[in-house]
Amino acid sequence: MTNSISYPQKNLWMAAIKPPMYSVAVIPIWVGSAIAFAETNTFKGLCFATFLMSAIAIVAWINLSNDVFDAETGIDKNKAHSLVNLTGNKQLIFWLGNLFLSLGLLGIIAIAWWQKDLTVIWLILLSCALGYSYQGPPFRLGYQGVGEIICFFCFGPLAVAAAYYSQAQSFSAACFVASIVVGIATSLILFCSHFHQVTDDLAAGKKSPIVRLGTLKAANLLPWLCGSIYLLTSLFVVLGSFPVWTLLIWLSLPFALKLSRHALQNHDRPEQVSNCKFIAVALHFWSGLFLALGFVLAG
Ligand SMILES: C/C(=C\COP(=O)(O)OP(=O)(O)O)CCC[C@H](C)CCC[C@H](C)CCCC(C)C
Ligand SMILES: O=C(O)C1=CC(=O)c2ccccc2C1=O
Repeated sequence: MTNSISYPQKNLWMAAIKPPMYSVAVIPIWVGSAIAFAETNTFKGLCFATFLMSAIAIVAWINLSNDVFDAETGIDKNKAHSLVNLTGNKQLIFWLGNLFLSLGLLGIIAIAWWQKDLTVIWLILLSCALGYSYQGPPFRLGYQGVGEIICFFCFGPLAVAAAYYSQAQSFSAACFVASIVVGIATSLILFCSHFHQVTDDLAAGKKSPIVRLGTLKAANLLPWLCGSIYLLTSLFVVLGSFPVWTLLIWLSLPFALKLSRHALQNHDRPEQVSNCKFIAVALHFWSGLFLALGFVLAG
């Protein structure tokens, strides 16, 4: 079965569900838990598995509700792979999203219950509230171009600290620095996801960073943003805050180079540049995986 512009229906559903994007839920939990393991020599498997499932459910909520709120502003009217456009049922997607949010929060409540401590709940509630403010009425802060900053705090310092806390029931300076690296890598995905949407975003009044900067300046900024991941990690190795093994993060450099080149060559060609968000997902995944592995190997 195909839609009117002949994309197979199965491909549209996969693009709407976007399985690779769920690595944004996995990496902060993996990094926070790995640093806790390295620093405390303990690993709580049940907390880790519960947090992982909860994070995936919360990211499902943010994506389902994004399609609902974007349907309300009309910004997704040309987006065949919006779940609202695919199902034609906004209410269904809204309530399905709320179901995922409830399941996600239930897992977080269970962790707080086992710890007899509400800290993890507050951190994740703050993350969810900021996530809502990115896209939901009356805030819709993403339309003002501050989505990448919100994304940085939610998936970086807040999520990584919460994951660390769920294991160690304390905070850590090294974990805070690592969360900055994770936050930058996650915001890069959001930044890249806006390259091909300039026309629709402009029409709907959404001033994404790419709309504000223009595609060329934005593409020129990418190597610096990617480079900051490696420079920060190397700097903290030199300062002695990170173990030497975290230099493994350099193994993800080919994805940073591919991303920077691809965006520079195609920044003003929406069809070609649209996949740069998935190169950014690969960069985020491999950089986060190797960063955390560095802590585990040194632990
Ligand atoms: C849905 C998101 C981006 C889509 O943006 P946009 O509308 O521009 O694009 P499309 O409609 O074309 O797809 C992601 C937004 C992320 C948000 C800024 C922050 C969310 C925070 C999470 C709720 C926190 C999760 C924490 C978890 C890992 C423990
Ligand atoms: O659909 C998207 O473009 C994104 C979905 C998503 O969950 C996410 C999370 C964190 C950073 C970026 C993104 C997206 O770009």
